[in-house]
Amino acid sequence: MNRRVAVLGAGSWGTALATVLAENGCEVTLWARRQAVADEINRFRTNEKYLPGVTIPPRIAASTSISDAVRGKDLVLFVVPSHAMREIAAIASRWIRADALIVHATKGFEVGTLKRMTEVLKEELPQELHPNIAVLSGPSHAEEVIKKLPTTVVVASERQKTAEEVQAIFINSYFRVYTNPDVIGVEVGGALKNIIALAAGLADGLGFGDNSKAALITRGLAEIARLGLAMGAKPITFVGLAGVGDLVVTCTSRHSRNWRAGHMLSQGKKLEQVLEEMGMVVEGVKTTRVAHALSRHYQVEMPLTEQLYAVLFEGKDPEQAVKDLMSRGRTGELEEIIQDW
Ligand SMILES: NC(=O)C1=CN([C@@H]2O[C@H](COP(=O)(O)OP(=O)(O)OC[C@H]3O[C@@H](n4cnc5c(N)ncnc54)[C@H](OP(=O)(O)O)[C@@H]3O)[C@@H](O)[C@H]2O)C=CC1
Ligand SMILES: O=C(CO)COP(=O)(O)O
Repeated sequence: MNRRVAVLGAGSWGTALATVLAENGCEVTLWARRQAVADEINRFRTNEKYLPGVTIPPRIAASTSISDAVRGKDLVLFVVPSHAMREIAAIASRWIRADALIVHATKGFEVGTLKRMTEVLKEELPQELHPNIAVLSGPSHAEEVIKKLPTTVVVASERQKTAEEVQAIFINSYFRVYTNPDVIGVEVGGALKNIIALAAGLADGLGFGDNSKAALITRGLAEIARLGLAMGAKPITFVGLAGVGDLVVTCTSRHSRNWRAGHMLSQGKKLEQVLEEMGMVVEGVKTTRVAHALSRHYQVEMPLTEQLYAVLFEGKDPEQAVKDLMSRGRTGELEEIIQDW
């Protein structure tokens, strides 16, 4: 399949997805913000900061020019951090072909507006491109995809044809892509699991056990679904790849930057120091702020998010946060669904 593709964002996920596309026969232009990263990819076929030890295929050419990257391409994939999405989409929008497929693989919301990434894309891209917009999400650490370890992801779009075209371009023997019509659910699941992964890293670092981890994952899913439903998601999406799938992998994998950041916090490090030492995107920090605001906006209870917010931004002791969670008023497990017995 000789498609021409632009990948905007040469971090770990952008580089891994560019590699999947190149191996599927696409000609890929990978946009990097810094010249040094583009030069390293073009000259040495490596991206040591973000994917150490990996050889980047020859079908990928790196560029620092967004216009060169996107002009005339069949598909434009946005893999920049959530805080950069609006700016990069606004620039790219001037050169994107009117019939191009638009995909994003970013897991976060916009701070301030509280918008999902497809909402941001719709605001920055011309109307005729809106039916072509899709989101790719699911349990998929770049470090494993690049090793061709079997991975499953989901593509959601408001238009079935868009989701199926994107599926056909990305799918291969180790990267299995499912489609889903629920854009809101897929974006909410992908973004909010990072909050729970941060909490899981903290809990593991503080020596809480496997029961606690299971509690975090399960009750985390309950509050993700609760907010998702209030925002218009379909409940079934949260038992899928972008819901429980991504939640499990991010809360249990040492590859997760969100889990690692939580673990570093448990060792007494300050948030600023943790983010500096990570040197990579930790979306869960900003997402905790956004989810905290969304829970108030939609009047949805999110106890784990509430406690993590207090730990991250108000200096609350994590041990006290756990005590407060465990001594909350009694409630039913499925309180929104089962009202009368
Ligand atoms: N890594 C993974 O396994 C997965 C990541 N994701 C999601 O993909 C998105 C990107 O993450 P990932 O690739 O992992 O991040 P990394 O930390 O690996 O890389 C970040 C990339 O974003 C660039 N960047 C940082 N700030 C800006 C900015 N203001 N404008 C433009 N570019 C910027 C960095 O450029 P520079 O080097 O110049 O700083 C770098 O290329 C996130 O939303 C993440 O949640 C989703 C699934 C899997
Ligand atoms: O989303 C991911 C895996 O599906 C990556 O998670 P981290 O950003 O925590 O590394």
